[in-house]
Amino acid sequence: MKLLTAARMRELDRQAIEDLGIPGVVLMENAGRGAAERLARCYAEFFPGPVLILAGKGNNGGDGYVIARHLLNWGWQVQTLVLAEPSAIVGDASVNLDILTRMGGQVAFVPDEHRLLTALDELGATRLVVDALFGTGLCAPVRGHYGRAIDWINACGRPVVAVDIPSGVDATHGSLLGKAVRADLTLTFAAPKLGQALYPGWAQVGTLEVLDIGIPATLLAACEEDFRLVTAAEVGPLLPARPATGHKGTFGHLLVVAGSRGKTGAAALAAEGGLRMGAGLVTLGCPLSVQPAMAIKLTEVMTASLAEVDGALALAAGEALRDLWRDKEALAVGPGLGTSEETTELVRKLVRECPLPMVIDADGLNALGPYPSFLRDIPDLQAVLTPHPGEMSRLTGTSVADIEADRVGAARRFALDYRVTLVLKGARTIVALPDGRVRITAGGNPGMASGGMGDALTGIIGGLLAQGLTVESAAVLGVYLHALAGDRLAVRQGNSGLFASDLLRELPAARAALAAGEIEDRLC
Ligand SMILES: NC(=O)C1=CN([C@@H]2O[C@H](COP(=O)(O)OP(=O)(O)OC[C@H]3O[C@@H](n4cnc5c(N)ncnc54)[C@H](O)[C@@H]3O)[C@@H](O)[C@H]2O)[C@H](O)CC1
Ligand SMILES: [K+]
Repeated sequence: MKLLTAARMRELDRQAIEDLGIPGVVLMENAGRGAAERLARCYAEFFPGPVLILAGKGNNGGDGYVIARHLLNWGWQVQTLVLAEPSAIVGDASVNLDILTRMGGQVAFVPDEHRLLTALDELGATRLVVDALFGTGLCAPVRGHYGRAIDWINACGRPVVAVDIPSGVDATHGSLLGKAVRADLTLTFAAPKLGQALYPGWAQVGTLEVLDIGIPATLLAACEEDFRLVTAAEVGPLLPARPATGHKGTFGHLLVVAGSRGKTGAAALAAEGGLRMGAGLVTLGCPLSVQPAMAIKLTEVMTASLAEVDGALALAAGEALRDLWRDKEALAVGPGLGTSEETTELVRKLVRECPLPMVIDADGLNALGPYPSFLRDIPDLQAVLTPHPGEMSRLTGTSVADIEADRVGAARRFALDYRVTLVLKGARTIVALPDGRVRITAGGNPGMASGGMGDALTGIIGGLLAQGLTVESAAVLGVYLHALAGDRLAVRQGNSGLFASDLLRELPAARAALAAGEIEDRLC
């Protein structure tokens, strides 16, 4: 599902109005009428209200006046508070404010804190609150009486419906500008906004519904699909086929290079993740001294012992790795490898020379070092990098705080710069593609913020690569299934104390549910 930035939404509005000649006031009428109909249906049990509409001075407020008019016309009791001077209301918003006033709508202007609080104190019982303060035009942290209005909305104890976007949420970055409304229902126009799919914005949205306001589908289809929310309908078809005649060889052989003394669990999870994701075979290449333990721990996974120095892979393991990758379809490298000098050099050599599609994670990423410009010089490199914010910070020399402040931007810049697919793990996981496109998965839960979950994801992506998926499909589908399995687990066990091995046990059922078309997407 396409996600629009504020700028992209404004451009769409402009094209509809200026290029196609659809008057802005018609778009506003469609928006307000659609929102009023949806709201009246969702909250029918509150009829006839009263409903309180808080309107800002822009076109988001304009939608609020249209909503008020239609509710009034259907017999609802509506009170509208305008948080600006009458003279500040212009354009399409002014047209609709004027109609509402002429219709006898109850409108009060509360352009400062005193008049706002007085009006709120004098309110009778309100059944439902509509937030029409700010939409995509919010451009600075909310302060003053607007901030007080948001405090009141969040404390009123009544259902809150946000028009287009909860006021205070940045429509593009999902950041909270000062204060932000926590909505029960957000009625957004034309398409979901990028900021509604990103944390913390998505936590303010409540249930998200998209309303058609008459912007031609051709315009929407033509606008760059830089950002998309991954849906079951989109990733289901990416699942690799499971022909009845299939045999182990049909489903690919994944080579996992992982583990070191004291760090065997990560290697085991990555290796098992490949098999749980449906790879036909998985071989784990690990240091000589940990291979016996891994062989005992792992039943279905084959193990190969490699040269080591002090319990971590040595440069001398390079030759054996060359032999190992010959009859494999994909490589997963990094979990639990350690960061010794020889291991680091070996990983860089492996990434340069191995022709297989690969997923690089954990210490494999640390081995690439900051600003891994050598990646650009590797012909036909097909690589997925899966850093968490700390590893991303080491790769880019950017602080974790700066990365977290603009996760999409950080991931997208890296993918474009180094021409790789980048999976920036966290809430929410961002998949950035080498051409700048971004895919966001709505799933996942705090129970997945635990040791081993990242190693499992590495195995899942590696398992999909081994089954012949492209790097882009393996990353997008792998992240989606990883989150889906984690969410299914959390439904049964709560979102704390979940084990990565439990998530892997849930994976085949999650995959089967996706394949059977049983997954309902949540937008936020
Ligand atoms: N044709 C259209 O554009 C349609 C728009 N729709 C609705 O309109 C809003 C976008 O409207 P816009 O006037 O651009 O901005 P907002 O109403 O979101 O409000 C911003 C308003 O307030 C000022 N402002 C910005 N930040 C602050 C701040 N921190 N404190 C105080 N004031 C601030 C800014 O100058 C603007 O004047 C869109 O979301 C839709 O809801 C229609 O729905 C469809 C047609
Ligand atoms: K709003």
